[in-house]
Amino acid sequence: MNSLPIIDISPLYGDAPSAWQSVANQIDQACRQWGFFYIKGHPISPARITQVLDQAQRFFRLPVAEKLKIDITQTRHHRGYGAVATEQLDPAKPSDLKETFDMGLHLPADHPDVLAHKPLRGPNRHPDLAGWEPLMEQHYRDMQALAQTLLRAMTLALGIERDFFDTRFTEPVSVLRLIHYPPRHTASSAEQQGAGAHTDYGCITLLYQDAAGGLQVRNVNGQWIDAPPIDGTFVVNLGDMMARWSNDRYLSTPHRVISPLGVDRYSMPFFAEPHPDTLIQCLPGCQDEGHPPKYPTTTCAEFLLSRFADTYAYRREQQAV
Ligand SMILES: O=C(O)CCC(=O)C(=O)O
Ligand SMILES: [Fe+2]
Repeated sequence: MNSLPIIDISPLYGDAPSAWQSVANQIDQACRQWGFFYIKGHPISPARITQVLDQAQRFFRLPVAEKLKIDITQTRHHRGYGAVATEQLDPAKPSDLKETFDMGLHLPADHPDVLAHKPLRGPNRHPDLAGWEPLMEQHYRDMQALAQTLLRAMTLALGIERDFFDTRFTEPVSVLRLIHYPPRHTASSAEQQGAGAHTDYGCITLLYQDAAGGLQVRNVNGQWIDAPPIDGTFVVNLGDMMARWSNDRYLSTPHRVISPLGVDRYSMPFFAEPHPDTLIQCLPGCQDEGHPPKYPTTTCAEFLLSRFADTYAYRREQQAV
């Protein structure tokens, strides 16, 4: 139980059903044992990753005042720049030593959900950098498609229709996040949390991490093990909504990021979350007499908002108004 599985998902892009089944089995096994795995053989090109990473570095190097022009704390729909210490993932530790950029599905001002002031709905807020907006919007769509391919493979083992997730991921509230972790400078501050220990909130997360390292995953014995960067892969993990959907058959596993020593770290998680009104309730195949549903039914939006309120002080303040 000391290293995460690496799964080649390229057969999901061919049409041999038996190869599809074999990938689905590997994913199922990893979701039950770990809730974490690496994927290789995915269609996101190295050139794309380099372009997005270059833009991320350009953005985070801007003066703070410039970045704060798209301050996430001034929105109600979770878009834009989060300065260092805006988020506190582990309530037992200081706020996270990281800065972030978040974007979602761009909805124009005349979209019915925006007119109705639905939470998490609205336009993206991009920085004014040449080439940024079309690149990030395209990358968001491609990451969404990759997430849905993995979810489709997961339906085989979960005993649900092949299009179960596709029908629920119309106009999703998925988030593409860029993260910069500033370095710590002494080994003695080894417990400095770039991202405090947490489980992810949503369905499935696909994470690109650069070469700096620092991501750790808690195994079933409670030990923190390294999830080192591996070229050409994404780290995939399940979030709490998937644990609830599957009645904990699939694990939502705690993880954290130790701040890099002397170097900057950049990462880009894509959090795949369904349409905000989606009911998150125990799947029929994940319950029986001995295993009744453990969690009450909730909706995607309700659940996400409660988790945001746990980790963002500004969100609690907004709700108090
Ligand atoms: O940056 C990383 O490697 C992980 C970030 C993470 O776990 C998160 O943002 O939920
Ligand atoms: Fe996470």
